[in-house]
Amino acid sequence: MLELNHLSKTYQTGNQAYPVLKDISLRVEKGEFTAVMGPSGSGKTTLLNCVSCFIPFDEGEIHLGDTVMKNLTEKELAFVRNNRLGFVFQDYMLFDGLTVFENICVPQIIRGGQIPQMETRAKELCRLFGIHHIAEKYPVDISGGEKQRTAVARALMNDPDLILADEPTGNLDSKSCRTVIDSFLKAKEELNATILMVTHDSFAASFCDRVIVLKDGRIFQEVVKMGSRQEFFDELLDLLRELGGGENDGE
Ligand SMILES: Nc1ncnc2c1ncn2[C@@H]1O[C@H](COP(=O)(O)OP(=O)(O)OP(=O)(O)O)[C@@H](O)[C@H]1O
Repeated sequence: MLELNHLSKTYQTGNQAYPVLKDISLRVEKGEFTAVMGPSGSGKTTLLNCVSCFIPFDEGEIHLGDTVMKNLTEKELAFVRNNRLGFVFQDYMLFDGLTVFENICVPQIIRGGQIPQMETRAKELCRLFGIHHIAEKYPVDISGGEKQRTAVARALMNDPDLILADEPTGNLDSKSCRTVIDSFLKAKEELNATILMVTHDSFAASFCDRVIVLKDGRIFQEVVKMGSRQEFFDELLDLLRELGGGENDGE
């Protein structure tokens, strides 16, 4: 589904070069829920931004299915971003002037979808994520967890190949965090969604199938969930303490 081969990225500030991603190779399979963790500044967001082509990378290759994510025209890139990728951000990025239902429809409106099919899909997603009762509300009138579940529904509207989530639980309390993680799990289980999530939150990451830990721009370790969620959580906490990144170790 997603394959990165020897990806490198260096930021240039004046005469200074800051290598941020160094020879990153990884695969994410269809239907996998994968987290990227690591200390602040280890390159997590840069990695996500390279995958979505929000920023250029210097060396290596990114494949999304059979599409090589380099040298795409603006039109091709816009198509990939709206139809083959779904985005979930820490600060939701909902349109304040649109209702929950209308926000969810936006990707299909951009795509030029048929209204009846659009409404059917949006209603299904509202039901799946338990937000049907707030469908006519505006973002200002709903909670953070509800906003983020709306964002997850919107990200799935065009049935993308991959969802990229950057700190999706970063602004949420533990109860709302759990409802958002449950939404990702439902997306995976019921829609076979593939999710790549950057997070500082070991609790959120412990629901994933696999965690890729970055350190100083390199893959430090990949941890696959083998036992229970609690065991995986403990394993992640130990690993992140060893790394020393001030990670969230509260449940
Ligand atoms: N546009 C930029 N120009 C120069 N340096 C940058 C730029 N964007 C990020 N950096 C630097 O690159 C490094 C990696 O940043 P990035 O945001 O990818 O890390 P991160 O692991 O997501 O961090 P955090 O957990 O704090 O969000 C940091 O040292 C950051 O200061």
